[in-house]
Amino acid sequence: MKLIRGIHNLSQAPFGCVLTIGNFDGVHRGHQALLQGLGAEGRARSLPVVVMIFEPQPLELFAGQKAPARLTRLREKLRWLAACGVDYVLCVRFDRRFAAFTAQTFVSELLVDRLGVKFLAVGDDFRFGAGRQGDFLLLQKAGQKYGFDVTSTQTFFDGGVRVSSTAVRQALADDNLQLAEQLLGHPFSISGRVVHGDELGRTIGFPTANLPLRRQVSPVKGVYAVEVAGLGDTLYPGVANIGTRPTVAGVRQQLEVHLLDVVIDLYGRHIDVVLRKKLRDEQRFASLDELKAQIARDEVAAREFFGLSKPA
Ligand SMILES: Cc1cc2nc3c(=O)[nH]c(=O)nc-3n(C[C@H](O)[C@H](O)[C@H](O)COP(=O)(O)O)c2cc1C
Ligand SMILES: Nc1ncnc2c1ncn2[C@@H]1O[C@H](COP(=O)(O)OP(=O)(O)OP(=O)(O)O)[C@@H](O)[C@H]1O
Repeated sequence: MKLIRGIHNLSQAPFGCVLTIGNFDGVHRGHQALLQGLGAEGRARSLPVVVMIFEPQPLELFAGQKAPARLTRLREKLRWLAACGVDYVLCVRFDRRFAAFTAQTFVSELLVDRLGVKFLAVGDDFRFGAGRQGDFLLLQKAGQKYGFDVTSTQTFFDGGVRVSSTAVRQALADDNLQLAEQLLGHPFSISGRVVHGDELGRTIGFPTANLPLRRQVSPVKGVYAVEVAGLGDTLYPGVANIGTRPTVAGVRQQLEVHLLDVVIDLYGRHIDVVLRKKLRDEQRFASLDELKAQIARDEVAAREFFGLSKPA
């Protein structure tokens, strides 16, 4: 899969494609079903499959801090899109200038003149262009005018509910990891590069690897039994806290993971922390000793969950 960053790099894109457009946050089963159909269409037409995504996601520009929490960062989104057989991702920088494109300009200049779109699949609720003026009907009319086909994707349901990024966020907010995984079609994980922490963890006997969540608002909070992937073929069980660490007067949200039984220097490594079970909410403890005692109990709970006994 090839990534094209920004419309100024569109000369690297193929001319003539089957296309879809959206946020694809989480790359859930609805997205996967849509991409499967698009892949079949691409093969039938001998055309590459192109997905147009936006960075930041439009609501992150318009709503700022109030935007919904991200399920996947760009890096993970790209990994899942590649796994769905996408040939090219066009990642458009979503700024005020781009947002001001009228629906007509978006279609004629970008989709037709630059991408040579032959087939476009979008949901029937898809809106685009300045003031969200563009809709499915406008696309159909443009298709007739410029000679491309437009199709409304069949909605993918799970248990009578439309699978959506919003539904996954809700499942996570309800601590229903099982439902989130079912909607996503893969377990929910948080990824990032391990940075240096305050190194207080070692002094309390639980060394932790820290993943800053930066501007990202996490869709989950609390203490979890986790598995760490991205370190070769092995999954390492651990216990993690996602929060602000009120006991040590932390401010910024971060993920901290303590691996069970192994000591590996993770600084600088890119890891995926797969959330397996919520153990409790984050708390403010009166002392570090109390925090330490609680983390020891969290470790016991995680061991029980993974069926691991404490090594001698
Ligand atoms: C399993 C686990 C649970 C934790 N729970 C809490 C908590 O409930 N409240 C809190 O303030 N900090 C919690 N922490 C964070 C600790 O405060 C943190 O690990 C410690 O301050 C070390 O930070 P450092 O790695 O930046 O040095 C938890 C950490 C782990 C690994
Ligand atoms: N369950 C689904 N079935 C079929 N197509 C879907 C489904 N969910 C999303 N799509 C389509 O995938 C494309 C990208 O969707 P997008 O990520 O923007 O929205 P979403 O998953 O519905 O998220 P949100 O909850 O934020 O609305 C759109 O064309 C959308 O219509």
